[in-house]
Amino acid sequence: MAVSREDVVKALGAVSLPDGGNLVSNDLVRALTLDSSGRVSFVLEAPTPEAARVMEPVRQAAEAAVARLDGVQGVSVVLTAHGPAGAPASAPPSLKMGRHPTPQSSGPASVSGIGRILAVGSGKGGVGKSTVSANLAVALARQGRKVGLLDADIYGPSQPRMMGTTARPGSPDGKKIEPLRAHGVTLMSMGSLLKEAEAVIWRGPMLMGALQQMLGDVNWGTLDVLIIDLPPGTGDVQLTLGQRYKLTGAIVVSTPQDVALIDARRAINMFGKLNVPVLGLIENMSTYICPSCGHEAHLFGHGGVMAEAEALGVPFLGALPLELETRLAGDAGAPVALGDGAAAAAYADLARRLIGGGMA
Ligand SMILES: Nc1ncnc2c1ncn2[C@@H]1O[C@H](COP(=O)(O)OP(=O)(O)OP(=O)(O)O)[C@@H](O)[C@H]1O
Repeated sequence: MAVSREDVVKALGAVSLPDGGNLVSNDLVRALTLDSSGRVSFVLEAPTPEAARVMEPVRQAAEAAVARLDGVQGVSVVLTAHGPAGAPASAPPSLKMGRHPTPQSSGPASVSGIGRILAVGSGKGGVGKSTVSANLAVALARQGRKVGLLDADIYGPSQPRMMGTTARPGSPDGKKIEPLRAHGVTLMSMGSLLKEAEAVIWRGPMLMGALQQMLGDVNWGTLDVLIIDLPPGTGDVQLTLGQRYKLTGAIVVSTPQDVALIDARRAINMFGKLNVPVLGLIENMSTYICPSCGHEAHLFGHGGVMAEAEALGVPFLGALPLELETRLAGDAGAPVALGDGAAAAAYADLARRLIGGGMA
């Protein structure tokens, strides 16, 4: 029989700590993953480096307790500690990810130093939400705004590739995470601190903790606007963000096909329920102009997003062409908005409208 997460947590709850309590009651277990072949891995996070030094017997007891469970084929337990002491100066802050959320006194909060937060969402995956986020960030930076870009798409982080920076963020003081810089934009990707396998089991409370860290523990500096590239759909990240943080607004990206529009409508409803103003809809992959003959084609239909925006009573922010240059620029890590072609002009126009409206 396959082992369940609950079985593992129960077994860890039976592992006592020298000072009383157990691994679960004292909240020391992080990043618990179970794979389909019965391999279990997790991190034990001691409160201090000193505590970690005397916890090796506890780590062994945890490993043995889980190994005894029916269906477990292997166990890997890593012991780590909060805080900077003993860590090398540029240690990556990965294991701090997974911190549990701290309670919030009341209502959605602003983030100190960050003037506005714009969430870029989509109902459906693959419609170009990350492409729009990266290009809009670059276009706003080109117009002199101080821009941050947070890749919160933990299931498919693409900003490091699109922005051309794969460096791992560091934490010289072990407290604040130093973001990356690319094309005039301050950049941080939640996914770059998570192993892919971990991301899929992250649920509400863990995501909430991770988001809190991304907004509170990253050294963003002073920003006019932070753009958040959301995962597709209407899941935990969107809910957490909308409930806990004051968002200036959300931009929803869709392609013109009906299937994408149905999902976009869902995303708009969700933002409405969260009281996040929907600043508008963007039609991506709108028209395709053949570079050889100039013929204009509408591969995914045309005009559907504008009609949908009208029907829903939200602004239509513009149509972006489907073009090879956009895809190649994204893959090459130099967003098309850095150039001076048609797409760059469309992004510049969008950036101008947002700045003009006080949204960015
Ligand atoms: N206007 C466009 N023209 C050509 N290619 C595009 C355009 N917009 C996006 N793409 C390409 O489509 C692919 C998917 O885009 P992107 O990753 O931005 O979508 P997404 O909605 O963020 O996807 P996911 O939900 O999977 O993260 C990428 O290869 C990107 O380069």
